[in-house]
Amino acid sequence: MNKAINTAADVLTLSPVVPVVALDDPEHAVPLAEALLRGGISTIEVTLRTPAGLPAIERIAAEVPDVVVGAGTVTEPGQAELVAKAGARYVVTPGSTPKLLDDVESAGIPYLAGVSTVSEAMALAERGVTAMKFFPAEPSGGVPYLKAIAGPLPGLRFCPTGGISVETAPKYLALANVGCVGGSWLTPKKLLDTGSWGQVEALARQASALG
Ligand SMILES: O=C[C@H](O)COP(=O)(O)O
Ligand SMILES: CC(=O)C(=O)O
Repeated sequence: MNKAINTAADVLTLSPVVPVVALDDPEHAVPLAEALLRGGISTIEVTLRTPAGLPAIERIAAEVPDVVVGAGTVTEPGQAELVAKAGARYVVTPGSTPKLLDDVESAGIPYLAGVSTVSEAMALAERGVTAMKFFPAEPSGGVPYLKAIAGPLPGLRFCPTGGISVETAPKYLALANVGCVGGSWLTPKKLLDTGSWGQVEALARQASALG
């Protein structure tokens, strides 16, 4: 535990693949985090899309300290402070409105803000943030888009997420301006619902080998 995660750029170094999960049951949080860790993945983005998200973050932070837990789908003022208190080490937002970013910054933990245009990326850079989420990656132009913006935005790095699979992840990870990718393919609902932690571990092992 206790990797220093001080900036968005640090978040991009945690794992080649960041598992993104919407949990239905907070009881799944600890066995899931442990399975990912056994498979070589030491971070997880638990989204606030379900009521189980916040208690799941709390449990992982308390019981699986070797996994750096982030909170995803932070979209409203107040949520960043709440997840930071629950033990989240970073925040992920699907988009980046100035009001939301001001609020997230006041929580004092790093964040990966979602961008899908050059202007949004430049607005984050103006705040001094040089690492960000590219969301939704595939519908927004995917690998060709990221390649095209590397020239004009050489200082920026991305965590593309949305529509990425184990087959397409290597194409993203090969880009100089990509630090990691996010995806839900490591944590299929069926495996979570059936407690198939060995299979989650195998998916994590396959994903961690991409790095
Ligand atoms: O909303 C998208 C999630 O962040 C992950 O996307 P995915 O299910 O396409 O991997
Ligand atoms: C897009 C994403 O990962 C989020 O909901 O924060």
